[in-house]
Amino acid sequence: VGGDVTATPESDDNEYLCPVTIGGQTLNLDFDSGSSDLWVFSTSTPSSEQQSHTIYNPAKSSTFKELNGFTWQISYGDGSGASGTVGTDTVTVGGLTVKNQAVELATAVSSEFVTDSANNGLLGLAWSNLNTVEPTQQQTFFANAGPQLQQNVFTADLRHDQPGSYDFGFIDTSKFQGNLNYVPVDNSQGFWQFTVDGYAVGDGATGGNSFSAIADTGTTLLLLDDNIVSDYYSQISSAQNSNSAGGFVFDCTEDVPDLTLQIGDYAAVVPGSLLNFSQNGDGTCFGGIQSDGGQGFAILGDVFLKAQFTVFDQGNVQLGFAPK
Ligand SMILES: N[C@H]1[C@H](O)[C@@H](Sc2ccccc2)[C@@H]2OC[C@H]1O2
Repeated sequence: VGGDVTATPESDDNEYLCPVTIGGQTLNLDFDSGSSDLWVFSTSTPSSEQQSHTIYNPAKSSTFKELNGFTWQISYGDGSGASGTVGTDTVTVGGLTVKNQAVELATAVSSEFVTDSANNGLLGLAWSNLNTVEPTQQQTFFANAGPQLQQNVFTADLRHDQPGSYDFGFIDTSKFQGNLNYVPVDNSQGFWQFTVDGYAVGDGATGGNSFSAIADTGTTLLLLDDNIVSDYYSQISSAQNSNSAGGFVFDCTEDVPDLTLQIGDYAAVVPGSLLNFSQNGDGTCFGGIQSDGGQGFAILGDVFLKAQFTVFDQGNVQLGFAPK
């Protein structure tokens, strides 16, 4: 048994949304390998915050069960957050069904979610030790699905400005070139965390110290250590760190170099075309590489994941990468 679901980019590839059916009701959710709560806008969300969102109504689901007294509260890396109550229901993603999946109903969401009308909640795909439900931590959809999967994996094939896909339970070899390159994962902090062994800017030599990184489908950009960020932008003459833009920008006419991350024997190339992320509207462009804020590990978000086919291997606690 497996599942294949389309991942559709919002404008500027800011996030990727996938249809999820909960108790017979379908909502578009943001699949997030950087967190472990499945939460939705619902009839419990204040009407002032519901705005034009699609909401889940547990009263209309014949399979919904309240987990009485259970609560959740989550804060995300970008400062956003949400909280609420908990129940269980039957959840289907791309034909793969999990019964009695914890579904977290938002009774409060931060402004970032209120104004993001296409995003009706998150489906967490990190490790279940990050789940925030109290008094009893809940399992992710992927953890619950694991035993019924042919292979205990999910794969991400995100694309620039066009639909991609997440597959659960199988590896579609038509979606990548060559062989998969596997790297061990340290899941002790609940993330898909691994070691990057060096980097290269453009066709420069590979160097730098090894560093820790997480694969995060819910982060838009490629967030790296400040030293690497400075090294990269030193190759773009007009680059500057703009407070008003919120990060490094450069003239849109510039030739933007590739970035290669050395992961074991695998040279993961992120093409310059993906590193010229978006237009600011004043002739400058916003870079796909930005600072990780010094939090001790790099965040390889969608800008990186668009350039790779990625296998999140829950069974062997490893990540696999291949070019597309
Ligand atoms: N793992 C990521 C998560 O999915 C998003 S939550 C989110 C917030 C607003 C809009 C859309 C999604 C947030 O940014 C980085 C990190 O936290």
